[in-house]
Amino acid sequence: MRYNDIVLTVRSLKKSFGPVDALVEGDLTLERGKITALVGNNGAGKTTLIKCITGALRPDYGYISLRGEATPSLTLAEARRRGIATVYQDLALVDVLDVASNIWLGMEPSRWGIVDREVMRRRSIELLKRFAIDLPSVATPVSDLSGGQRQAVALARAIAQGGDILILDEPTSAMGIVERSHIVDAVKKLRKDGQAILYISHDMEQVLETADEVVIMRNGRTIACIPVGELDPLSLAGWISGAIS
Ligand SMILES: Nc1ncnc2c1ncn2[C@@H]1O[C@H](COP(=O)(O)OP(=O)(O)OP(=O)(O)O)[C@@H](O)[C@H]1O
Repeated sequence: MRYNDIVLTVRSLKKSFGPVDALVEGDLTLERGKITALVGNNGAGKTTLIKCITGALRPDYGYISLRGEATPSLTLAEARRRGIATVYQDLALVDVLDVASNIWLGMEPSRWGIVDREVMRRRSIELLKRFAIDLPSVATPVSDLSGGQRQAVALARAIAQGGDILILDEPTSAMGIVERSHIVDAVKKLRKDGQAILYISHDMEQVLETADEVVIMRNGRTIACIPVGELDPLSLAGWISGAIS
């Protein structure tokens, strides 16, 4: 690992919700050009950890640094400004708007103060084409899309933000096999472009096929970070269940 490749360092993060210790000990390092999968049973603390990293939640304790600089009070806006793009499980799309408007939400290209819909349409088509993301038309309202297509729009929006850290909470959970393989290819392309990618997944086959390393969470703790070459389906299941520790 080269020091300059490290874009995010997280140490000893803790977060409780009243009596529930959702995150007891969160440690993580993300590097440029690397895909890190975050895995663990339901309730292991994965979403809480990424919400602390993206400024959606304020940790009770711990240290986060971005490109070597400590960031003690990260907010959503600050995280985004500093290059963290996130796709949450709820996707946060605006149903009544079309695909292009959702991709560029809050970043709409404008001319003389008016949204330039033609530029927005063209840039959307270019972006979807570059990442081989398959959608019916950028003029389709997202309310008319399938669950998997909506996930694809949310990913396109995260890419459009142009950061160098991409965080995805179960990005393909609603997708069929073909859509899923397109998204996997898009994520691999982003890795090639030098992005640091962290994604939560319950799809172990996909994790083993896509990730460079796997961070295992159990009971609110990140208990191991293992290069994918050292894992197989059985050992990965063992790490998650606690049969291996
Ligand atoms: N806002 C909240 N209020 C109270 N408890 C919460 C809250 N958010 C999460 N928790 C609890 O914290 C624990 C960790 O939840 P979290 O969503 O981080 O787990 P997860 O690993 O992402 O699970 P899943 O795979 O099911 O999405 C769970 O016990 C959950 O019920």
